[in-house]
Amino acid sequence: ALRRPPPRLRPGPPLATPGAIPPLLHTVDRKSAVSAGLLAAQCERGLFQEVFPGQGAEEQLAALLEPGRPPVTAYCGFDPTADSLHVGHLPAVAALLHFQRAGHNVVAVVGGATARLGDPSGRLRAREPVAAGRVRAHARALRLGLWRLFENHRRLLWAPGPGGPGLGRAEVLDNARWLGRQPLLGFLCGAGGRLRMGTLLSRQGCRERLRSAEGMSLAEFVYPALQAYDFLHLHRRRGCRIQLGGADQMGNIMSGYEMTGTDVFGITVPLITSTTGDKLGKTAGNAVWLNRDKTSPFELYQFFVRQQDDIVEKYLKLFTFLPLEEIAHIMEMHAKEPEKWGPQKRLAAEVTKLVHGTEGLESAKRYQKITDGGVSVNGIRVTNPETVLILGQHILKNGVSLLRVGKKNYYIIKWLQL
Ligand SMILES: Nc1ncnc2c1ncn2[C@@H]1O[C@H](COP(=O)(O)OP(=O)(O)OP(=O)(O)O)[C@@H](O)[C@H]1O
Ligand SMILES: N[C@@H](Cc1ccc(O)cc1)C(=O)O
Repeated sequence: ALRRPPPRLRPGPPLATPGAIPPLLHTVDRKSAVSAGLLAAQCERGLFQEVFPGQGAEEQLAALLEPGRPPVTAYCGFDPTADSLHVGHLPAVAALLHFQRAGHNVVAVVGGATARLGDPSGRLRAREPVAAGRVRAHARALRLGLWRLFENHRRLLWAPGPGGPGLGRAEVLDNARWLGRQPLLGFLCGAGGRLRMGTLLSRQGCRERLRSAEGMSLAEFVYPALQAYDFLHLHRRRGCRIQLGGADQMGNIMSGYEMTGTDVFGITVPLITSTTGDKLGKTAGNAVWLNRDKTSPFELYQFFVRQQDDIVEKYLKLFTFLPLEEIAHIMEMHAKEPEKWGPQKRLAAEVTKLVHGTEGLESAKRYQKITDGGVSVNGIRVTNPETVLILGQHILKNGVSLLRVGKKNYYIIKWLQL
């Protein structure tokens, strides 16, 4: 039978405007996106920016990911340089989840070993060294955070389509498990020998850092070699053939290709930037965290509800799993009723559900209701969620309050201790 030719992917142009996501790499009509598989479908969502290696590999990769082919394994790494994931990590996580939804297996690697060195990619200065114990604690928090995302997605956002693939397997691993046990000499004489100095030195990030007054430590210089080793390890142990990462990770992914061999691929996702054009994350100090102790579900919901009209459609495609037809419909409704903020509310609800589950979404919406003035206690309207309830005003002397939420919901609260 004749096969439709796989789509050609082109590297996306650099971000032109602050807060923008690059346009689609490859515009395909919806029907061909379905038949051409995961790669084209995710390009249409604006989720995949570049593939590596270039020429020819695009076709191989598209063929590998065609519906009906055996599952492949894809991985992405996250360094525990803080005790929480942040919104900037979501495109990479969403990319993993789309692989899983297409029936492929995915591995999220927490860089318990690599975080000790610090990735120099895209950085003008070295990271502050972090003590081993702290990195371990951060790694634990990141593993939990990643699990929560996989679980919320599986429980709340996934439904198998008729005749479609089942959800692929998801694993969260810490690279301290294998890099921590790797003897130095063994590494240098073995996998390390597969990387060429010229290639490592020619990478833009490396050249910039070597020219800077501060220079670059050996630890930072060998960072790409350790990340490359992760790819090799997962290739050998899990048959992993694809590494995903933000656009700033392409250099490290190329080193992984060099170390691992020719039948592996890299795919990058676009970088999310703030309105001032900085990469959203720890380095720029503008992270919106996914751990509720650092950014509450309400604040996360508000971050997405505040997004401007020119960004919201791109974010719906990047951060949610809504079908593209549904997103188009939401945007059409928005053009008719912009005062309802429909796309913004839907985006905020979908992301809050993925990150904090149904309970987190409900708490974010309740809190909101309060700031809207939709709540009163003993007839006193409460608009500040931090309001302290005062005996004699909000609480009657007999220890009872009458709570009204919205127009019709009344509750009698009996306080057990006053
Ligand atoms: N703002 C962002 N947009 C898209 N991808 C991102 C963003 N921030 C991080 N990533 C990606 O998430 C993965 C893990 O990143 P990591 O936790 O190591 O943060 P990072 O890249 O060191 O950034 P920072 O320390 O500045 O927050 C990488 O693939 C990285 O490219
Ligand atoms: N270097 C990546 C994190 C990472 C760590 C280990 C890996 O195998 C892959 C990716 C970053 O800093 O964003």
